Amino acid sequence: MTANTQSNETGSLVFHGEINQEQQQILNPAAVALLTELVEKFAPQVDELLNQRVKKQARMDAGELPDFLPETAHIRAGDWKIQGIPAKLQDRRVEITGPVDRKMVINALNARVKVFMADFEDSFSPTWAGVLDGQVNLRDAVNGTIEYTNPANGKHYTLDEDPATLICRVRGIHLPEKHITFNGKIVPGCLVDFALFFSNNYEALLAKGAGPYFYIPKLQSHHESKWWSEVFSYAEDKVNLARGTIKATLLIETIPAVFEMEEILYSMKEHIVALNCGRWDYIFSYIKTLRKHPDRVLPDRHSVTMDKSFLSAYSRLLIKTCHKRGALAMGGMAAFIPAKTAEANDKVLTKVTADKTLEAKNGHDGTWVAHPGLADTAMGVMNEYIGAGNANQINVLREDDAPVTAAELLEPCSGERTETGMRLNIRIGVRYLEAWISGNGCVPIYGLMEDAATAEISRASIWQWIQHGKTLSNGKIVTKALFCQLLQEELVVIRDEEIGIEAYEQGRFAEASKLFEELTVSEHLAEFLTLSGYDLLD
Ligand SMILES: CC(=O)SCCNC(=O)CCNC(=O)[C@H](O)C(C)(C)COP(=O)(O)OP(=O)(O)OC[C@H]1O[C@@H](n2cnc3c(N)ncnc32)[C@H](O)[C@@H]1OP(=O)(O)O
Ligand SMILES: O=CC(=O)O
Ligand SMILES: [Mg+2]
Repeated sequence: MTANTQSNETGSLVFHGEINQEQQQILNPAAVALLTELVEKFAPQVDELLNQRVKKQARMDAGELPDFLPETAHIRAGDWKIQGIPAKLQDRRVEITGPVDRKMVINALNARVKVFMADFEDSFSPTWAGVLDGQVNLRDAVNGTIEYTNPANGKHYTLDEDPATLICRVRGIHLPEKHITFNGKIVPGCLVDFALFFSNNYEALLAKGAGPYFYIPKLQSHHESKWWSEVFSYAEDKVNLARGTIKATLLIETIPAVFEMEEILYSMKEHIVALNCGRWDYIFSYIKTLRKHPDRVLPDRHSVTMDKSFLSAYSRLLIKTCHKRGALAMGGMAAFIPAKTAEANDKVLTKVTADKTLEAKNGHDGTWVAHPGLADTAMGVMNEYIGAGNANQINVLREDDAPVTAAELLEPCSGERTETGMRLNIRIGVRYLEAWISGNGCVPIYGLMEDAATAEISRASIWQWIQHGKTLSNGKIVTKALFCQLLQEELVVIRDEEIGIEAYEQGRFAEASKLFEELTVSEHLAEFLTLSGYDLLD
């Protein structure tokens, strides 16, 4: 089938991509009706919310620094709590994340973790087929019928007893879904992911004692969280569910949002259960928000670690804010993945242990792993700090901490800017973009998982170094010309030393490197590489 139209009284959704029979089941009348209504009622406000982001950024570009909002001081001073946390979400000490491929979904639900965050955002390349197949996979997982046989080796996959609790991460509000239009206008991808997952799964999830649970990424203000809460309420009302049946965890992964955590919790009191430190997008947002501030240019990516002052302040403030309001405070992702040799893997596990220990000591209630091979290590650390008989660390109130100030949250980060680091950023950026435009949103590169958030840091760093004419540790000044020279040299390294000529020529490296160059030498910092790359998908 190539097109399918669903009408409601004032307008209609038009589907522009191929839809096979199985995908059509996901686009059943109830799901499409909900999506149509959500788009009609809520999509126009997305433009306004995105516009507010642009206006705020213009103020930062003119020299202002982000700060707590004076007009919402009464919310921060008030005595209130979120509605509550259902039993299934009380203990989230280790969560695995991953894209919604069929094999990954089964492996993640079977991993020795509490929660699987099924991802339509950072680790996902939103091809039309991928968006719909991801929903098919999640529906089959929720129904317990999901199976997969690997055509390469015949290995068969089914769900184990007692799989992890499922949380669906939808796309951010900035990402469109170009294969669906409403009255001729492309619809927000986040509403597609939300409506399809909710409509197809809420009954089966509730029947199992779980519920429709969501992760919401890349928010920048409490106006955006309020919008989401209204979307949730609308969906609940539509199918006669009690207010607060939908539960959400919001990623605090932008600099603007860290100054509005209390307001975000308040605006979503009935639906929210937790905030999460999405550290990689947060670092990207530090670069993006403070792009014009020459005193806040970040050093090499690998030296921006969670023990740096601005990141430590972010983690501690998130924990304090959440626990005071009765919400969980989730930690984030150490990007390491298991190594192939025992000796190298020991080093990986040592680094993961150190990272998770810092989070657990701070008072986080849970943490993320990118790979099942890290689950036991993370679990060991979290068990030690959460303690026997406790589900979480919500009792850690950090009441004796000195208040975390705006200055601490924005503190410049010292460290070297090296040519090696710049070359590494180039190779990571190009290789990631090539994978993403080829339909793969998460790839292992140099022992780390690279996804849209980590790759954003790589490309935005070089952009910022060029803009501010930074000097590398070897004395070279970072210019567009230097970048273009290094890009050509690193393409040869990728081709001859890393990928091999055949794979390089079969891949889409020419398009990826062109896009990477455009993004990096542009006078304006592109909002998201996934937006810039979307034209190259499908
Ligand atoms: C900044 C952020 O937003 S972080 C959150 C978003 N990022 C992520 O979710 C990262 C998810 N991780 C991944 O996608 C993968 O781990 C990768 C791409 C980094 C590496 O994957 P692979 O190259 O397949 O790793 P590897 O070969 O070691 O995998 C071994 C097995 O573990 C499975 N596996 C690896 N990662 C995961 C995962 N996250 N979830 C479930 N299963 C996984 C593989 O499917 C494979 O299964 P098999 O033995 O049955 O074939
Ligand atoms: O989404 C998580 C992040 O670190 O970014
Ligand atoms: Mg993120």
